[in-house]
Amino acid sequence: MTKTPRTLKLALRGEALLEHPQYNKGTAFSARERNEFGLVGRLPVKVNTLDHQCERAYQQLKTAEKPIQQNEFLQSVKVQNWVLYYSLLGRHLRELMPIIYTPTEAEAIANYSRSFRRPEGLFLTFCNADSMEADYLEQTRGRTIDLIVCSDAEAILGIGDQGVGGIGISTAKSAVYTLVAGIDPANTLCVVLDVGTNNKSLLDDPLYIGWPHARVRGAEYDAFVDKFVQLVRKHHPHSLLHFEDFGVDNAQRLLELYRDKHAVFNDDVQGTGAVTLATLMSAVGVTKSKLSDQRIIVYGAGTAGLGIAAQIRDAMVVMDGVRKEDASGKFYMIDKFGLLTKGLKQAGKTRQNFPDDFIRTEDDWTEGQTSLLDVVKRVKATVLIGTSTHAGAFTREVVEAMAAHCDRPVILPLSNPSKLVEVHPKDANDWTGGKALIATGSPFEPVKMPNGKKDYVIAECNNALIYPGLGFGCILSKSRSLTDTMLIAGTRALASLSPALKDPDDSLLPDFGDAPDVNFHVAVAVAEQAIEEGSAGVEWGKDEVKERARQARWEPVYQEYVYDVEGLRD
Ligand SMILES: NC(=O)c1ccc[n+]([C@@H]2O[C@H](COP(=O)([O-])OP(=O)(O)OC[C@H]3O[C@@H](n4cnc5c(N)ncnc54)[C@H](O)[C@@H]3O)[C@@H](O)[C@H]2O)c1
Ligand SMILES: O=C(O)C[C@H](O)C(=O)O
Ligand SMILES: [Mn+2]
Repeated sequence: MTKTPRTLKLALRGEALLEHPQYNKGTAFSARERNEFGLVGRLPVKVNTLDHQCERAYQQLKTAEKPIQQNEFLQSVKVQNWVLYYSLLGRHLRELMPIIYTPTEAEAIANYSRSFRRPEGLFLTFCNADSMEADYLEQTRGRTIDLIVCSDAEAILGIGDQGVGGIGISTAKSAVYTLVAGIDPANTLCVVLDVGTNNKSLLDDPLYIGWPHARVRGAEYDAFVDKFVQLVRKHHPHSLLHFEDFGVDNAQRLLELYRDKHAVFNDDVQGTGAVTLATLMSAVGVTKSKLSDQRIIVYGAGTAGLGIAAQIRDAMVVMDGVRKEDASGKFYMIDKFGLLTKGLKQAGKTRQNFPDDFIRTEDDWTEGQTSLLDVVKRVKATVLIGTSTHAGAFTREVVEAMAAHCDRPVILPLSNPSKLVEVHPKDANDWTGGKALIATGSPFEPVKMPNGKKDYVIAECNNALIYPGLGFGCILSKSRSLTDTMLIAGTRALASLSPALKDPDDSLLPDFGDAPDVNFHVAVAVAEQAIEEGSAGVEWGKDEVKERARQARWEPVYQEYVYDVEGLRD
């Protein structure tokens, strides 16, 4: 898939060129380029290849012991030289994804104000709302923008409100788009909407660099978000707008508000729903059952939990032909006060906007008997999904109860980062004698199986295995919206690549090391569906999708530069 490097006309010279991560090549500038761009005396004499540069950077990386130190090192490479950064990561994808993304990025975000060195991305702050358009244009003028990743940082992974540090989730998600789907980093914009924070330790920290103010809520918040979305629509009407880690009261609401007006994607709702559906499709392939045969407990009925339930429910309707009400009846949603029942709702202990579809209506759920263990035992659940941030919630008793009535219980502790996992996969495996089909949200090592069977590879059911492909498919086909049918097409493509389809003892999902190939398939499926259903905004047909996708992928290779005063300037 490698493309021939192009020659680029550049007007940047000397220091400005070395300081520009998009164009900087460091020691890889050729002798001719050094002459032409005023770099001869600015660099040591030896010209390196990208291979040599990657080798040097990898060795430097390995001198850092802790993942967070490696994360900081890689961030410094990123702000110096994009080609080196993405090339290095691509060569060690499996090893380095957990360093630049979940779980290590959570630590980097929590420490953002203390470890701050150099800004990356667009900071739109409530107190500067008046200059929002000017600030937006300052960073985007003259650029092609295909993708905008934005967070208001209220619910960063499972670690809650992180204020301005939330820029780190936008930049990490966008780096994964580039690494895995080949979205050109020059065509992406990473945004944090800094509307204050309710995180007391940040507010109390004199080194906190975000807006030191309580979170803005209500009409003022809505107006601020709307101002931003309208800017996106006005200046980049064909971009994909990716929402990440918004709070539970806003995530679904904003998605519904804007999805008919622009290509909007909420990763925690839709990306998580899609990857979890693919995992479950793979699991029911192993157990030779149907989605609609399952009785599913979702523990943690927030943004992700509800997104997952809705996605799987809709798939039951489409794939198994069951009625929507019957499919909804397969779910048991549990939150802090226990199972979500009519009684709980009447007592005002469910979220106000929680949909009735997933509230149990049976009369005989008595208070005090709706804990996770009670529900597992009573309904004989076959699938247990964790999106609660409640570490260790799937106790031995719960896991054993799952295995007591079910030959191959599906256990998906999806909370991130690793320390918040509802059950360690090794325990889930041991406590069920190797019967459980397991996937987690963060990466874990394979687990030992009884009777000398080969180790069981724990699938990483993280939305990063699918969102880059969903987004790329949408961008490639210039779709005006990312429709449910496009999401389903991408999900089917992922599910079809499950290793467990060929070998039931293998992992439920492809390995993250294969994420680029996997996401290519996902993107192609999404774009084909967009064209077929008329959502696409391109002139070409389905038969061209694969080749167009290949051509559109950005790859980390150096281009040759020639100096031209009329050429690209910063
Ligand atoms: N694997 C993935 O791809 C993926 C994707 C999105 C979110 N997540 C993870 O899922 C978790 C939740 O994320 P979210 O965005 O849905 O957050 P959220 O705040 O919207 O939802 C969490 C829900 O869990 C409930 N909860 C908290 N403590 C509980 C307890 N002790 N018992 C029962 N319920 C409890 C909360 O009341 C809330 O409704 C996070 O850890 C996040 O990292 C994983
Ligand atoms: O960021 C991740 O690793 C997945 C997900 O979007 C989350 O919020 O946990
Ligand atoms: Mn998220």
